[in-house]
Amino acid sequence: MLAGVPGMAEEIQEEETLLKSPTTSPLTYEVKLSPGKGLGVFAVQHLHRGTKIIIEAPLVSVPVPKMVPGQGFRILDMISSLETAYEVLSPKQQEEFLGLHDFRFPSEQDQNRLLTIFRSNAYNTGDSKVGLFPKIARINHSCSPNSGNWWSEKTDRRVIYAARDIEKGEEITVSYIPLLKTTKDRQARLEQYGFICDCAACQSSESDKRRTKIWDLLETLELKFRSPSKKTSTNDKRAAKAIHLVEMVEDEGLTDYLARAFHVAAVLSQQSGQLNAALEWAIKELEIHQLAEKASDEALKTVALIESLGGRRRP
Ligand SMILES: C[S@@+](CC[C@H](N)C(=O)[O-])C[C@H]1O[C@@H](n2cnc3c(N)ncnc32)[C@H](O)[C@@H]1O
Repeated sequence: MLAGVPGMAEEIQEEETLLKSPTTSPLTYEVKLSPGKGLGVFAVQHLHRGTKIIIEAPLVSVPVPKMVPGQGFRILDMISSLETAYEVLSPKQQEEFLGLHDFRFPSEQDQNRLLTIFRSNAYNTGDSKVGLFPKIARINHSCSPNSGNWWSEKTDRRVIYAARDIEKGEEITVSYIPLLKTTKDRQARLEQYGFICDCAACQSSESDKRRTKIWDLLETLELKFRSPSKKTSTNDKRAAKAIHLVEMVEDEGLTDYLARAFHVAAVLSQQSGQLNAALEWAIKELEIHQLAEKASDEALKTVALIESLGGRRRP
């Protein structure tokens, strides 16, 4: 599929080289104090949507421990693998590790420091591992983040990219948690980081209602993928609801969920026989995936959808 598109293999190769490069240039960000949040990461110039802000390999990466039924995994089970990973770091890298933010609950004053630092800063590194990225770890959370946060399986790098245009001087934010929850539920998830989020979404009951509606609609419409109705009118209604879903996600500024909403609109438009509309939605979905990585599995699946709809789109 890739070989057939002139120039595409080179573009993908170029991006892989960029993702593997140790720094991002030209300089896009600086680290400085963010009032009430400790350090934060700020744009030093206007960043266009899609700009790769930080590309980073993990300093350490350890396996996720076995799941405990009803509890997920227990962070305490990571102590020995963390200590082993820490010991093989150079003194400079150890210093980098220990310099990261360390949130601990009052009851944890004697807790192993590697563990509490890790819990305060870690991101996943694939499906079965979790890691520390010292540069990315300086990025603070928002429930309406301006940046996307992507693990590239192909290059073993985490990529932070502008999910919308970001003004010079604006703080770069990502989300630490799933965002289609009410403020109360989000705050509960953020407890492990020791702060109460006061972003605009956390101040708005309208936002809570909309996020709950978006979640319900997403779940309901995705369930329809496997069972298109025999009635045209039902399929048409579902396609109309999908467009409403996209509008709500856009109004809420939830860039993390745009690709998913566009995908729902593409599939349900296809099921209602609106192939041109389906193609347009699928192209929008591809554009979002490609902000993170041109030839990610998600992007390639969407290229296949576009082709099945009779479109031609470069992966
Ligand atoms: C991964 S670190 C982020 C960088 C951190 N501010 C620092 O100084 O290194 C996570 C910590 O940053 C702070 N933080 C992140 N987002 C915040 C927010 N929206 N409001 C207040 N504090 C926040 C909390 O202390 C949290 O435990």
